[in-house]
Amino acid sequence: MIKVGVFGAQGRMGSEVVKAVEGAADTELVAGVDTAEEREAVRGADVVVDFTHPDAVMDNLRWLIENRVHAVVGTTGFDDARLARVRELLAANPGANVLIAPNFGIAAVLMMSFAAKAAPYFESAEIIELHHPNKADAPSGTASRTAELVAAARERAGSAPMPDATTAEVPGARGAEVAGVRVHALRITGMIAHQEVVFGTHGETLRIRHDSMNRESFMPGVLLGVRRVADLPDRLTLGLEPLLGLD
Ligand SMILES: NC(=O)C1=CN([C@@H]2O[C@H](COP(=O)(O)OP(=O)(O)OC[C@H]3O[C@@H](n4cnc5c(N)ncnc54)[C@H](O)[C@@H]3O)[C@@H](O)[C@H]2O)C=CC1
Ligand SMILES: O=C(O)C1=N[C@H](C(=O)O)C[C@H](O)C1
Repeated sequence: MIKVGVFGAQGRMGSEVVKAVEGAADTELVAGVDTAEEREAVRGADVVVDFTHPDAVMDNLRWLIENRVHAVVGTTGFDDARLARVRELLAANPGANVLIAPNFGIAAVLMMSFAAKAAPYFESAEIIELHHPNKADAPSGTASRTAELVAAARERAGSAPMPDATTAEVPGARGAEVAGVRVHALRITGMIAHQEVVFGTHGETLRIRHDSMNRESFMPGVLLGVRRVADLPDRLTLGLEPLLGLD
């Protein structure tokens, strides 16, 4: 049995993780912790899953690493500076591995992988992400990661800069730029998590779209992370790709 704790247990994702952990044959819930509850409640857990808030996750991670508890992190908001800090904490404290994935949906991971594969073949690439209006961060972690993957694939291929004649712009009309790729964030009641990567070249376009229809859709990926995190070859693993044989 893998003993699992959940940070953010009352939230949209955390409550789903609690159900998934309780429902799986090889995992056992030690405790679910939300704000104002003591992290100590998860002591004894082999792995803690964190779906909290970008403002809370770094402190949670520090606690987990210092207490040698493996961490599976879905919370977004990781930039280079935060990742460097996680590496520093890992170097100073033996014992725990960390898996951080901006998206635990298997189809979402495939969508990012297909987008990276397509990127060198098109002049233009932009990303539209659509989420529920309660989301705290924009653009989404998934969109940022997709932009980075697309940019890296274009750079490896020696792609020319994307054509764009815009000289007059209402601020924001062309979206945000992440690693040189335009990202447009929509917040729409009734939606969960969706993304379209739009590619174009002369006379042809390609749109790669992913839709999460509910939060249960993330659970196979989360459980895969819970089962594998202790044995991953690197102390810090970014994205679910290596666990799916995709990198
Ligand atoms: N990687 C992935 O596949 C996915 C990632 N996410 C990300 O997960 C995060 C949470 O999303 P939701 O569940 O929709 O948010 P939510 O707001 O529904 O849930 C967050 C929960 O964390 C709690 N919380 C905040 N600080 C805490 C702390 N220090 N300790 C314990 N609990 C704390 C809140 O009270 C709340 O109950 C966001 O960053 C979101 O982008 C969401 C869906 C999928
Ligand atoms: O907040 C959400 O809901 C989601 N967050 C993650 C992100 O920012 O990419 C994953 C998914 O898009 C749902």
